[in-house]
Order: sequence, then C-alpha cells, then structure tokens
Amino acid sequence: MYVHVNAAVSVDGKLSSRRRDQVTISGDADFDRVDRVRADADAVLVGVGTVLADDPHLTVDDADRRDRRRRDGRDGNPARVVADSRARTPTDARVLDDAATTYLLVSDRADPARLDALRDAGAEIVVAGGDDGRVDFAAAFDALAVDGVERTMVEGGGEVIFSLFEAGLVDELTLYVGSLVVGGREAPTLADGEGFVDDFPRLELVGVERVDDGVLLSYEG
Ligand SMILES: NC(=O)c1ccc[n+]([C@@H]2O[C@H](COP(=O)([O-])OP(=O)(O)OC[C@H]3O[C@@H](n4cnc5c(N)ncnc54)[C@H](OP(=O)(O)O)[C@@H]3O)[C@@H](O)[C@H]2O)c1
Ligand SMILES: Nc1nc(=O)c(N)c(NC[C@H](O)[C@H](O)[C@H](O)COP(=O)(O)O)[nH]1
Repeated sequence: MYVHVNAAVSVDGKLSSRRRDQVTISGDADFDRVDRVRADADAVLVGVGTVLADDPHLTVDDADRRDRRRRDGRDGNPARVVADSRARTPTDARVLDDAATTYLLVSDRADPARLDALRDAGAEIVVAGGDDGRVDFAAAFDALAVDGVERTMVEGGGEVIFSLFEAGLVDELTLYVGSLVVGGREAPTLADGEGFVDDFPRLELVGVERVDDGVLLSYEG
C-alpha cells in the first residue's frame, strides 16, 4: 500500500483549535490540490475523531476529475475509509452516503449490533484489531489491497497520523502550513498519540512551494 498523508496546519502546527471543530487553514489553491490528490487515490482515510468533529464527505469535488476516473474504469470517487475500532461512526455520517464505497476499519471489540446498524447504513466492515484494541493499519491495508486499494490518501487527524508514523507506513507527506496562529496545548497537532521520545521518524524534504498565503512542504517517508 502506498500511503500519502496530507494535512493543513497553522504556523504553530495545529490541525484545528482546542474545540476540535474544523478550522479553515487552506486557501482555494490548496483545497484544489487536495481534490487532485483525492482524485489520484484509490481510497481516502480518516480517523473516527475527524468524522465526529467535521462530518467530512471525502469525495472529489471537480466533475472533470470524477469523469476522468470513470474513463479510466474506476469509480468516480475513491473509496472512503474510517479507522473506527469501536464503531462510533454515526449511521447518518456523510461518509456513509452512496457517493462512494465506505470501509470502516474496526477491532474485534466493536459491538456486533453497532456493526449490523452500520452495515445497514451502507458500510463495508473490515475487522483488523491490534493488541491495543485499536486498528492495526498494516493488517487493514492488506485487507483493502485485496479489494484493489493500492494507493491511500490519509486526511487525518493527528491520532491516526501518529499511528501511521509509528508503524512506519507513511510513504509521502504533503503539509500545507497556513499563516495563522491557533495555539492551545490541547489543540490537535499533525502527530499526537503518545509521541516519540527517541527513534524519531525522519522525513526527506523534497519540495517547498508558496501556495495561497502559506507554504506547501512535500516530504518522502
Ligand atoms: N487541518 C487538517 O488537515 C485536518 C485534517 C483532519 C482532521 N483535522 C482535525 O483533527 C481533529 C480530529 O483529529 P483526532 O486526532 O482527534 O482524530 P483522528 O485521528 O481523526 O481519529 C482518532 C481516532 O481514530 C480511532 N483509531 C482507530 N485506530 C487507531 C489507531 N491505530 N491509531 C489512532 N487512532 C485510531 C481512535 O478512536 P477509537 O479508539 O474509538 O477507534 C481515535 O480516537 C479535528 O479537530 C479535525 O477538525 C484537521
Ligand atoms: N486540507 C485541509 N485544509 C484545511 O484547512 C482543513 N481544515 C482540512 N481538514 C481536513 C478534514 O478532514 C476535513 O474534514 C475535510 O477536508 C472535509 O472534507 P469534505 O470537504 O467534507 O469532503 N484539510
């Protein structure tokens, strides 16, 4: 699985405010770039924290890009994937509408009745639990690959992105740094989780570009 993490942060590295509601950091050009990255992916992945906070749709906005995908024999939108160990995704979440296939990655601790309700709402359930009761991403990606998902774009949030770095699964990171200060010790950052104390993952900086009123940094994992 090729894993491309994309996120937008404030100058102080925050994904959103301490209220954890969505903060618009990207400008129009960056959102258009995000749409292009989505259109190139087989799947777009977020954690359930992002679903609960933002209720994202995770589809391709640009009709030409969707048409191009269909001409290439693909679905108009990439699949949507939610890391959701305990099946907390609301059954009326926007990711569960019929615009694309949606996989929920759950652990074996998820309540079977919740799973039935989510299946009825259109979700494909993938059980891939790790020893810590959370999603084992390596196992989940192997399961998705069987369905032809070879390229996944990850759109956050900070808990999921930390776990992917911890598991050594990040191939590429694009980070838009907007020119605003958010602050807040409880505000989510690019990589939260437990944090590293040694053996810090190192990335290779491969691109720096001014976009909107911010900077797009491109890294290889
Ligand atoms: N600026 C941006 O680019 C951007 C992008 C996305 C999100 N955001 C913001 O980020 C915030 C949400 O981020 P978040 O960090 O709270 O949530 P998140 O990373 O989207 O989701 C975290 C949840 O995913 C579940 N999960 C399942 N398996 C996991 C694993 N192996 N590792 C980590 N998590 C796993 C956990 O819940 P369970 O234990 O219940 O499974 C965990 O609490 C919101 O404020 C949103 O607006 C900003
Ligand atoms: N690239 C980017 N710039 C931002 O300023 C911002 N706040 C996000 N946030 C990502 C988060 O996952 C959002 O929930 C989805 O970008 C919403 O996706 P939809 O438009 O609903 O498909 N992403």
